[in-house]
Amino acid sequence: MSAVPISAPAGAGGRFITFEGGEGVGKSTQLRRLAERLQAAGVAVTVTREPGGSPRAEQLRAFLLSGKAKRYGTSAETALIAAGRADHVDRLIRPALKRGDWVLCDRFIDSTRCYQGVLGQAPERLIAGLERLAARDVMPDLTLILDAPASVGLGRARRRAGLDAAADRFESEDESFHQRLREAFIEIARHEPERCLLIDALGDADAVAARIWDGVVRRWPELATQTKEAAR
Ligand SMILES: Nc1ncnc2c1ncn2[C@@H]1O[C@H](COP(=O)(O)OP(=O)(O)O)[C@@H](O)[C@H]1O
Ligand SMILES: Cc1cn([C@H]2C[C@H](O)[C@@H](COP(=O)(O)OP(=O)(O)O)O2)c(=O)[nH]c1=O
Repeated sequence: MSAVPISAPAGAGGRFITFEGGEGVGKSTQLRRLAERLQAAGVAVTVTREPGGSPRAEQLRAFLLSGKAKRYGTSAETALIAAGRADHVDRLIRPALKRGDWVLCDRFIDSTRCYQGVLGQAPERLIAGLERLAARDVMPDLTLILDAPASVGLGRARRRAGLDAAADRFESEDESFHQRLREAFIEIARHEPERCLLIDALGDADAVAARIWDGVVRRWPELATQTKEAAR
């Protein structure tokens, strides 16, 4: 399969698409599906994730996901996420976009806005300032916000982890946290309709992938022709 970047305005490089939403809603699954579909259309794709994505940022990921970063307070945790993001953007995302790749990233700035900002109550100025510092000119062209009731994402995440319904990481008293998280993501989609697309994440993975592909092709109609040409 050839990996020729599809037409983009001269000098514009690739496209940057981020996947956002609550835990277990299907982001990683859908990111893989979209990557396959874009590759079938002859697009060069780089897939990545946050926290992490570059070797240095992956080291910070382990610390962040262990929960140890939280002990330093939400502001410090946010600063650490931003440090990882700056490295990820400089070493992986921006160079890939410059090559003309389409970069698909599992979580990015909106996760920080929701988890550390809305839920962690880190000051808005801190969130916004660190976002500009870390991402700079690299803002998503499109953000797919996968949306489903908290119980659905938690159920999927539990099954993925092989845990039963009473297992601890996703215990039921956390459900209000996940509900507020869902609302925070919906709010971002409402405020930034040019960048964000709210995707109904209910139904099987094929149905969700079809909704995402519809949205992506609406944004970049040339992909439809490109797919047909690549299949010939
Ligand atoms: N549409 C879907 N319906 C049912 N299960 C799904 C669906 N999409 C993903 N899954 C499963 O749910 C679990 C969580 O999906 P994943 O893509 O890892 O979510 P996330 O990246 O949002 O945490 C995985 O076991 C995955 O196979
Ligand atoms: C990118 C990012 C992630 N996170 C959190 C969200 C998730 O709980 C965790 C990433 O874990 P991960 O396992 O990648 O996510 P998921 O459960 O959706 O598959 O990090 C933040 O708190 N802030 C951020 O800026």
